[in-house]
Amino acid sequence: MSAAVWASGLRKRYRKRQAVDGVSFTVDRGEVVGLLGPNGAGKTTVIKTLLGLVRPDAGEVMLLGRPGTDPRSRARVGYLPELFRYQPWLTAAEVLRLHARLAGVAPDEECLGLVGLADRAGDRVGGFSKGMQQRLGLAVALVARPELVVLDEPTSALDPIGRADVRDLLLSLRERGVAVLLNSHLIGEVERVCDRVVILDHGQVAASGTLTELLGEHTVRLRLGNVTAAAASRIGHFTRDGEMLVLPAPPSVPDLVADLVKLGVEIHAVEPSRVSLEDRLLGIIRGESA
Ligand SMILES: Nc1ncnc2c1ncn2[C@@H]1O[C@H](COP(=O)(O)OP(=O)(O)OP(=O)(O)O)[C@@H](O)[C@H]1O
Repeated sequence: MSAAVWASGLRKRYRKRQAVDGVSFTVDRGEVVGLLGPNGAGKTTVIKTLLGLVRPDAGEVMLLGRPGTDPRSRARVGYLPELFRYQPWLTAAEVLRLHARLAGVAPDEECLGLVGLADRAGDRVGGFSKGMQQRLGLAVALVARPELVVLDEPTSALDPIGRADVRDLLLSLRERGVAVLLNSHLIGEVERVCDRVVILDHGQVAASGTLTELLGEHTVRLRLGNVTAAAASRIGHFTRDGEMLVLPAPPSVPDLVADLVKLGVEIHAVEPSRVSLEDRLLGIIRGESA
């Protein structure tokens, strides 16, 4: 089956600013892909280009096996914009019916339940809190049973329970084979739900891959006492995190510990760990090598 998103060589310039500078990536069916990067990296511009809301200067987009400009592919895409406002005089159910009608489908009645708004269906949107509006935005993105869902900052206004609900929702979409492209600054969230991430910086793809590919470097954290010069040289290169020494995982942790004990070092703690996505992202943005 064709990829849900296939984007190649996207470029977009606003006057003097090159917002997107040769971006290529794919999202496969049933895959949750996170789009990460600092403010102004070009994430929203890329998303809008995919959806035909911004005309690229160069590049090509295929959605669900058809050119991105084809209305038949767009009808199968759900979108939650970063900034949106629904008609405040409509009720939540009316907003959904309107969007289903625009998409030419019968509304998915379960949508409001999926986002925890079932009991507010008859309330006017004008009286909704920000988080409730964002939940409604998610329901609108899902109302036409899309095969690809593009979510621009879907949880920025949500409380922790709302975020956990969205996580479950994304996982259930993936189970149904729906592809998701997610732009979020909440890195912990991306790390929990995404199969793959694409990191943008200055309009370019700075890194992309599965979490294992990006975070593959395992480290060991040691809390030690009585570290002699000989022990320090056995440990090799390390950084400090409070009282912990952090070093690249050696080929054999037991051998390292045995050697340190022989050298008279007191071992208080040995913890295997992996670089967090947040640290990796910061490293990439600051131009540190992997
Ligand atoms: N309509 C526009 N007119 C002029 N410049 C724009 C426009 N839209 C975006 N830009 C510029 O393009 C660059 C990329 O913006 P974009 O909104 O895509 O970034 P982003 O990664 O989504 O940022 P954020 O995380 O802050 O939402 C920025 O420098 C921005 O100022």
